[in-house]
Amino acid sequence: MAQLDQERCEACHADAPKVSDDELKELMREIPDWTPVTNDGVMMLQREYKFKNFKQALAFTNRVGEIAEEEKHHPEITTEWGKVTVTWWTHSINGLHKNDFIMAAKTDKVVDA
Ligand SMILES: C[C@H](O)[C@H](O)[C@H]1CNC2=NC(N)=NC(=O)C2=N1
Repeated sequence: MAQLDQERCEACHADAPKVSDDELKELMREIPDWTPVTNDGVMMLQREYKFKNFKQALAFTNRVGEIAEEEKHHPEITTEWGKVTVTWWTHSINGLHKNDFIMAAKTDKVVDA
């Protein structure tokens, strides 16, 4: 199977399928540092990244913004001193699509880079 971080996002449509419980289990194995969270009934993927200062946190935020623009799939990002919280979900389906797992894997790659 192709590595998740090498895959590309598909265009989001309101009728696109949410990931099933079985798919969720399988996909979580590829992004073990992420946590599925539910906000107002909407399932999301969330991870906190730690940095030495605000400048590094901001640089990471901007790199995540660049991959979001490349893939036309956009996260919620909260940038603080030494910490960035990234949350992925698919607005058009109010839940998790495979795109969110692809983007979580790509986000992990950004921090390794
Ligand atoms: C037209 C445009 O590609 C869509 O509105 C995209 C933009 N980015 C998006 N990002 C996320 N996370 N979910 C979406 O449904 C979404 N839709």
